[in-house]
Amino acid sequence: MGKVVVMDHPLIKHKLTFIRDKNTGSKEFRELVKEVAMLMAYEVTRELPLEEIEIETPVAKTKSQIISGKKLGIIPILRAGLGMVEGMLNLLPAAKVGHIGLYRDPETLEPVEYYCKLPTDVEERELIVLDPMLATGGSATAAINFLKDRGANNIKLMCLIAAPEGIEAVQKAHPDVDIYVAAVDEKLNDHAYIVPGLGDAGDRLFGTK
Ligand SMILES: O=P(O)(O)OC[C@H]1O[C@H](OP(=O)(O)OP(=O)(O)O)[C@H](O)[C@@H]1O
Ligand SMILES: O=c1cc[nH]c(=O)[nH]1
Ligand SMILES: [Mg+2]
Repeated sequence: MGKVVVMDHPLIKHKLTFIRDKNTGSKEFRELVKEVAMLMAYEVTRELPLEEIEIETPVAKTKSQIISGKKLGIIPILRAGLGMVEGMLNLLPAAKVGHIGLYRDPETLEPVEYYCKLPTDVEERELIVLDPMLATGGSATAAINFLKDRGANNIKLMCLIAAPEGIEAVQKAHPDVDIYVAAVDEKLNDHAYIVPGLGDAGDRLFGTK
C-alpha cells in the first residue's frame, strides 16, 4: 500500500488557513496555492536519488552530491492543478509538464476527460500528479489510469486537501502510488465537496462560478 504523507510544517498550516478562508480573493488565493506547492515540493522530492560528482571550490577539490539524472514530470489535473505548477517548477525547473483535462460531472460525480497531453517519454519519468482537491478520488484515479495506460509506472499524487474517502479510493485503485497532502479533512458533504475544505478550487483560482 502506498504511503500517505501529511505535511506538518507550520508554514504550510499557516498558509492553508488563508487558502481556506472564504474572504481570501483570487489573487491572494493563487499566490498562496503556489507557495504551498513549492513548500510541498521539498517533501515530495525527499527520496530522489543522489550521485556524487567531483567539483572544485575556490579553495579545494571536493566530492559533492547532485540529483542523479532522474527525469521528472509534473502532471496537473486541469483546471485547478494548474495553480500548483509554478510553485513546483520554481524548485524543479527541468521537469516536463503534462496536462490532463478532467472535470467532475456535478450530477454523476464521475470524471469527464477533455484533454490529455503528456511528455512522450512518460514511461521513463518519475511523475507527480497535481490537484489541490482529492474529494471522492474519482478524478485522481482516472488521471493515474491515463498515465499507467501510457506506460508510466512511477507516480506520486500531491494534493492540498484530501477527504478520507478520496485517499481510500486512490489507495484501493493504485496501491503503488504515494499520496502527499497538506491536510486530511473530516468528510464529504452531500455534493461531494470536502468539509471544511476550501470550496471549489478551480473557481477560486480563476474567479469563475
Ligand atoms: O476527487 P473528485 O471527487 O474527483 O473531485 C476532485 C476534483 O474536482 C475538482 O475539479 P473540478 O471538477 O471542479 O474541475 P476544475 O478543476 O476545472 O474546476 C478538483 O480540482 C479535482 O480535480
Ligand atoms: O471540495 C471540493 C471537491 C471537489 N472539487 C473542489 O474543488 N472542491
Ligand atoms: Mg472546479
